[in-house]
Amino acid sequence: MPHAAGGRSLRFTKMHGAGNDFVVVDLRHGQAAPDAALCRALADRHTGVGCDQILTIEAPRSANASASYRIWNADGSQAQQCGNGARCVAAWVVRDGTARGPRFELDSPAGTHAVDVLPDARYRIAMGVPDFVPSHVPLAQQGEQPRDAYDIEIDGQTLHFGAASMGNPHALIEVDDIATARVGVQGPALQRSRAFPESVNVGFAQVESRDRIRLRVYERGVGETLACGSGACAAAAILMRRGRVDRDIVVALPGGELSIAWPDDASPITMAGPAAFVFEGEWLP
Ligand SMILES: N[C@@H](CCC[C@H](N)C(=O)O)C(=O)O
Repeated sequence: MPHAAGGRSLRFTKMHGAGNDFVVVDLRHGQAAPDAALCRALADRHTGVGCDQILTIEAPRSANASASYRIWNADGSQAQQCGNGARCVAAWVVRDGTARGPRFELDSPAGTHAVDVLPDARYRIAMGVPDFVPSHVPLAQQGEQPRDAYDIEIDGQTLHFGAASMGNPHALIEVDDIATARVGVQGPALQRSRAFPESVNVGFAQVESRDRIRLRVYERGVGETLACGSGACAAAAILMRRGRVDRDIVVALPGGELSIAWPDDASPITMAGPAAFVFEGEWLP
């Protein structure tokens, strides 16, 4: 099918994972990837389909993968990682019949992920090993030695945050009460800060117990979303390294719950959660 930006229609699947919603486009038959303007148009919640991210399904890049995918945020910027998107791509290729069995692999911009198909339309994704090296996040001017927490001055106030890369950049602020966290103020302020030269996804976490946290995420390229899978992994990893929570926890986000397990620092962290089909559509430019 020709590229929609060239004036032709584009078939898509609307999906969501714990409320983080996606327009999924199959590019395996020669179509070009959507450009930034088309991503913004598709993502618009008034004049488009409406979504947080656009996901493209593409031919596998590595020998054992069933497919690869790329990710665009609602503002048209490209992202390297999307945990909820990975589960939706997994569900999409299972339904399509291209998944190689109940355990298969997907190639993402951040690397290859092992997928396990679980009961009840749930999927477990091996999300890679969290990386705390400041220059890898990237987090500017902090040396090469990872720390549990960093300080930053924002509007005369000192904020304490943790930082990790899940292939994409994450910061985490611990709060006493998630309901009153200043997500819409401190999120964009950290994103604008020179400390994060590639901007950042900003998580706000309330530790409820050793095996459960509440999390809200102000995402790069979108704003606050109902769930962020890579953000859930980053938050869990930062809190696990601080010894604040156990190595297997539930992350409760506004749109649903994800199970995050990280057996030890050298292993990949895994994320399990739902993936749902909403409708099939055709974009008419
Ligand atoms: N919602 C996603 C993350 C999407 C990309 C992110 N906004 C970025 O720019 O890095 C998830 O579930 O991980």
